[in-house]
Amino acid sequence: MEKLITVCKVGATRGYRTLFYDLSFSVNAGEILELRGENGSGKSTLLRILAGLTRPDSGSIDYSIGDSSSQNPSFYPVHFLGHQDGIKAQESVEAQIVFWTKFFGEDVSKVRPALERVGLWKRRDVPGRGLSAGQRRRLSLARLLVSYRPIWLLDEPLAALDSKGQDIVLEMMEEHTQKGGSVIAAMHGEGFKNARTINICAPSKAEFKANQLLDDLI
Ligand SMILES: Nc1ncnc2c1ncn2[C@@H]1O[C@H](COP(=O)(O)OP(=O)(O)OP(=O)(O)O)[C@@H](O)[C@H]1O
Repeated sequence: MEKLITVCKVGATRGYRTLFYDLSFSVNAGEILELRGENGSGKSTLLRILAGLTRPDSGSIDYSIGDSSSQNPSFYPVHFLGHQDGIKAQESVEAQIVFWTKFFGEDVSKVRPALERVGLWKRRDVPGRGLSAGQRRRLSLARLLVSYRPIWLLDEPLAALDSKGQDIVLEMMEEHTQKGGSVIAAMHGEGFKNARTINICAPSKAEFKANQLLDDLI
């Protein structure tokens, strides 16, 4: 099976805390991977590292497709949806998705189907400040639909959504994985069908020291 991402011995420290260390896994085409762990364990940090927004303190990440270091957004292999949705207060729903569509180098004909899919076409003239938390989430989700990226990095994608909104995400994820894409999602609560799970947790002191000694020897 085709590997889309290979994560090798990745570690992250924030302040004096090691969030995770020596984390290795790979994600195949068509696969959903859930990142689980308690609040503050480092799930969002790992997603941001995978998105190329911050560097790991150790280890490496290899994408087998696209070019994550490219300045050209059309070569970038991932979509990242974080907690902060990047929605502009003054701009209309439609203008914001038109912006992203052009930014990704896609045709604006993709805007209407994407907004219809997330249930926001009828609210296309509403400015960002007039959206509820769930509607803001739906607007962020529309970004996934206007440009194909094989890897979706989603931080709690079901948060703030009503049951209809959650169904839309589940359908989008199913279609995406059927096309050979993959999803890595930070999750609390009920998970996705057929997903693989990785628990993010800090190493014990003994584990950390043993790993460091091994690294020094190699
Ligand atoms: N820029 C930063 N500077 C210092 N500490 C940070 C920074 N970003 C995150 N942290 C700390 O890193 C830890 C992990 O944060 P992160 O947001 O990755 O956790 P999480 O597992 O996603 O949590 P949650 O389940 O609450 O969303 C937290 O203790 C947080 O305070």
